[in-house]
Amino acid sequence: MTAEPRPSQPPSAVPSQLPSKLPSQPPSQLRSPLREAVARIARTPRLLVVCDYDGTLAPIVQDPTKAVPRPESVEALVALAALPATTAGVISGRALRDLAVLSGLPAEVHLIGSHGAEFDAEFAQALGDDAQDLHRRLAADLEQLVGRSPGVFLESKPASIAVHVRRAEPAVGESVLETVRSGPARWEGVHVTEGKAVIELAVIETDKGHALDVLRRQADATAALFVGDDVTDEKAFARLTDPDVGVKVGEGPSLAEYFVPDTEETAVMLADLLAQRRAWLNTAGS
Ligand SMILES: O=P(O)(O)OC[C@H]1O[C@H](O[C@H]2O[C@H](CO)[C@@H](O)[C@H](O)[C@H]2O)[C@H](O)[C@@H](O)[C@@H]1O
Repeated sequence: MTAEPRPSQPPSAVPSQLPSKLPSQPPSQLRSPLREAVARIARTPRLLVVCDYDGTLAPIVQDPTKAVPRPESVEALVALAALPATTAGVISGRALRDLAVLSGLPAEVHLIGSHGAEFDAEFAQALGDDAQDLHRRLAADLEQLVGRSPGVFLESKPASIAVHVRRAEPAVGESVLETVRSGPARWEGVHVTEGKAVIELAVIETDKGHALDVLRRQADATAALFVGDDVTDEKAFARLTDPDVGVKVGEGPSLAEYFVPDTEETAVMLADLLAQRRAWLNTAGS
């Protein structure tokens, strides 16, 4: 189901003279050992940097349509994408169009929506009749089931429908989640993802790890840094191997080796990576 897009900006060749040491840097605000991991990956010949959106670039908020990214993170990602031998991307659970509008990120940063399945605008049409029919039935059933529960709302995406309960009373939210789990979540062909105050029913299987691998191949990356906060990000963390770096935002069990507490610290880490990468490339080119 996943299309393999053409890279909008193939990484340039890395300078042949690689410096063995970084030039002097402004003191990093990051804590060790993440600081060392960032310093190490900044010196990989062809770097891939990929972030999740909600909870990673944008703080979690009550209204999904108001989730805007931290400007410092946007600035760092855009600047990283402009460096030679460096590719940047965002892999999100959101519909690709929403991700593009909300993030405001330029085309130099690769955007992939629908939990790693949606690479381009043709995605919805390519789903096939059965999947589109299932999507319509899910939409109708979920509207009936939860449409009138106070504080509960649906978010329709090309291949799925998310049932949000963040704005509902806890008892109402839990009852709605249970109704969905024991109802349409069990239909044949339906793939279920539970996230932060949300349950999502999809008509295809999605995998952020697959999307990460596509980007990795396109960039011919020698190392990837992936940052994410939620359960679907674990599929991307699962694909990382040495010398990659996985960073989980927030607490909770994770396959990621490193942790940052929140989106603020994510921005600090991206800025740090940018500074180190820039300095290393400058030295390598001089
Ligand atoms: O993969 P992500 O980029 O992290 O997207 C995951 C889901 O994020 C959004 O929902 C979550 O964030 C909302 C805004 O902060 C919050 O109100 C909601 O409770 C969270 O579940 C988005 O609406 C979903 O479509 C994404 O799948």
